[in-house]
Amino acid sequence: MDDSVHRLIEWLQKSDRFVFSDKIQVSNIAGEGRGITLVHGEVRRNEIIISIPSDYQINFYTVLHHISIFNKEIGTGDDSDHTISEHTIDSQIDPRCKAYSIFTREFLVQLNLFQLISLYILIEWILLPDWSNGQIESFWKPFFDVLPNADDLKSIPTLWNCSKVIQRKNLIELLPASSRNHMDRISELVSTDWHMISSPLQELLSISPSNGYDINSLYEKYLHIYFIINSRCLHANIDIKKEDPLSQFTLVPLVDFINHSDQMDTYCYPKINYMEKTNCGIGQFVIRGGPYTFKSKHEQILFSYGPHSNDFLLNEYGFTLETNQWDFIDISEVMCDAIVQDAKMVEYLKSNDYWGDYTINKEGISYRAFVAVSLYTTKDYSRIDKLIAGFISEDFFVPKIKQNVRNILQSQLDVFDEMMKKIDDLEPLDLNDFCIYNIKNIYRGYMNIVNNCMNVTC
Ligand SMILES: C[S@@+](CC[C@H](N)C(=O)[O-])C[C@H]1O[C@@H](n2cnc3c(N)ncnc32)[C@H](O)[C@@H]1O
Repeated sequence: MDDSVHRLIEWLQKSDRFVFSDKIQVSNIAGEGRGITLVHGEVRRNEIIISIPSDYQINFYTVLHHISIFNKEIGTGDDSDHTISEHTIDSQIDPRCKAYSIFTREFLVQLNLFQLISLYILIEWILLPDWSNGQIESFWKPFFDVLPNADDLKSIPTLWNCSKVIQRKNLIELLPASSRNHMDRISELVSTDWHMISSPLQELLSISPSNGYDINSLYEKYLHIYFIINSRCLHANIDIKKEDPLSQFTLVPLVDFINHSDQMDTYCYPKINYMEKTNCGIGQFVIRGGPYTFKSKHEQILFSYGPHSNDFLLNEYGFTLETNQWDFIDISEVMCDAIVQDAKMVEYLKSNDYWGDYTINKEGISYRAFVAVSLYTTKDYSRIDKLIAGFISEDFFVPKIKQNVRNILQSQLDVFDEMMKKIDDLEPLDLNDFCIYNIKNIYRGYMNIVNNCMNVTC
């Protein structure tokens, strides 16, 4: 384990509630960054391997708590009477006294988690060392020191899209439509969140000028921090923001070194002991072994980030898997384009809630797509009524729609072939480039699905 990881563990060890099993360690994993591996023994079901106290997680409560140390008006995230005596602040020299005084509780509480945390991390990680000439360290420095650098996040399409310095916009047109749509959705969130925090940041820069940063360079740091949060946050109930699904997360040091597997309910699992709060926060964050027993030395300790396709993983986390059981192809556009000529059919599908969201995965075409292709092929509205109502089975339609399904599959295959050729023809792209590898991986996954379905429908 490198020095920064040792410092992180020493920092966490200041709490007697911190647990890091001696059976595991943080290791470098080729192509995956850092990960957790088994050193000796076995990790069995329900065994606790990591447990991180409330106060060492970054979330709505801990951020409000830490800001309230410098600005008493803010108060903490909940009603409990938190002590802040563990911190001694010299208001004469700590630039955060001035910086945090510009915030009101009302302003901070109406931010979502991404806005609040990215603003807070920008101040604590980026501006504080600059303002104080490296003399004052954030409580979170050991955590900041192990966060990914720009190179670790280079394969995230929204960064290609939103950054003014990353020169990879040419890759966007190589992305499949689903990935591009996903990228557009995140880009929108990134821009809304920046809009919310850029004015206070500008105000901060005007009252406490920075030697190293202006608003444009802070924007690039913000993008970096946004995707650190996005790729490392873990689900948690944040009651103070319970109306806001985008705020139900916590950042948890060490746990965020665990890499992803597409196997669900197999490896480790997280659980928050909401009753075990310490000074502030949501409760102890615990990782336990799942049904699978880890027993091979150097074996990687994994868990599942969720049933995510490669399109999703690329956009949210900046990586893809060689094979991913959750991959699917969105064929909505090609199908809707074909059906849209027939107004009666569109109306029928819309009124029955079967318009759009048509997909294919390794099992074949989705039920929604099956209904739409069956109607498109047979125009037999009364039988489709019965199919939707569950009065007849799919068997009647299967032989009838076979050719149309094959046509859709073939047209998709042609598109993917063409995109793969386009990628290979693009010069001077380095074809070993991690971003290119990931994009090709998505198309490879798509092609496997199509070929699989072709065999099934033959
Ligand atoms: C929660 S962090 C896990 C720790 C991370 N590897 C690190 O070095 O800090 C999530 C990031 O790890 C990487 N990652 C996780 N699972 C992976 C996998 N199965 N293959 C490749 N990269 C993976 C991706 O870069 C992702 O954004």
